[in-house]
Amino acid sequence: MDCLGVIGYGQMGSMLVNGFLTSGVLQIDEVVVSSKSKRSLDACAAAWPGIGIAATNAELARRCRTVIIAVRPQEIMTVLREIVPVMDGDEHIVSLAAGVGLADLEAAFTGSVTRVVPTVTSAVGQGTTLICHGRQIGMNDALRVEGIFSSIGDVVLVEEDELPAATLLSSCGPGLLAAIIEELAGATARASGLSPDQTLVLATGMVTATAAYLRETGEAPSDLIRRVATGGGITEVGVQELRQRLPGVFDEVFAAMLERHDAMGE
Ligand SMILES: NC(=O)c1ccc[n+]([C@@H]2O[C@H](COP(=O)([O-])OP(=O)(O)OC[C@H]3O[C@@H](n4cnc5c(N)ncnc54)[C@H](O)[C@@H]3O)[C@@H](O)[C@H]2O)c1
Ligand code: PRO
Repeated sequence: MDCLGVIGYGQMGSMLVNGFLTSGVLQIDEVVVSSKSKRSLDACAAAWPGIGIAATNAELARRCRTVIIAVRPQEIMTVLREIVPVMDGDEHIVSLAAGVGLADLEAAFTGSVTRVVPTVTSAVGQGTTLICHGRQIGMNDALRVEGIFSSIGDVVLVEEDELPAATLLSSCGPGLLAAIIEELAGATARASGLSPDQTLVLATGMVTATAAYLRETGEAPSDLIRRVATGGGITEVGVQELRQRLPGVFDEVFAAMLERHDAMGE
């Protein structure tokens, strides 16, 4: 059987296993997991009775044709040194490691390699997984991985030089937006008698509704702003302030994050 292995059962590894099995794109006997953390493996076995648990990464690599490596970027070369010697070379390695380039992955494994950048929001079937295939990829491997990730959200194929900034938006973005939601909720609580819990509900509902509105109507953000900001009214004051300050803030935020992104692969 063409099993799929997941090495590392942290935030991403567990989210992917849950998503693939819940969506039904993979059956329980098609998935094998290994992890350094015994506690997370026990949690996996308890959550998914019948799932394959490998005692070592090398054992997982022997059992699987598609291997997703979901460890931190600093750990991926160690994992590759463990698994590549036991592989035939016709397997497909899928790396989640942000900032670790195809050149380094293909230097370690000469077969099919793909970089995939998932997003935590796929836990609720929303958001975009970015996919960038390596030079040796065959059509079947490419389609299989794209199909598997399509089961947990949207998939967009990107070139490797597009990956860093696209990662910041689609994969780091939920963290950035959550920080903005916290600030909106906090400012509302400070300016009103509402509790932080109440304002968080209001802020989250407003952000969800705004994203749904833009998606469903196809309007540009500037069109929506025109609808909300009644001439001489309240919104235009806030939008003006934000338009003055935010471009600089976001350019600085992106510059700092891109610097860290590029350093991850070193
Ligand atoms: N968290 C995200 O939103 C996100 C999004 C896109 C990509 N990624 C990438 O996914 C990868 C995993 O991120 P995460 O947030 O799940 O990290 P995490 O720390 O939550 O999980 C890492 C897991 O790897 C295990 N591990 C560590 N060394 C190992 C080894 N040698 N062999 C087997 N297992 C080992 C750990 O025990 C842990 O379970 C990273 O490379 C990250 O860049 C994360
Ligand atoms: N989460 C990972 C990080 O913050 C990679 C993209 C999103 O490093």
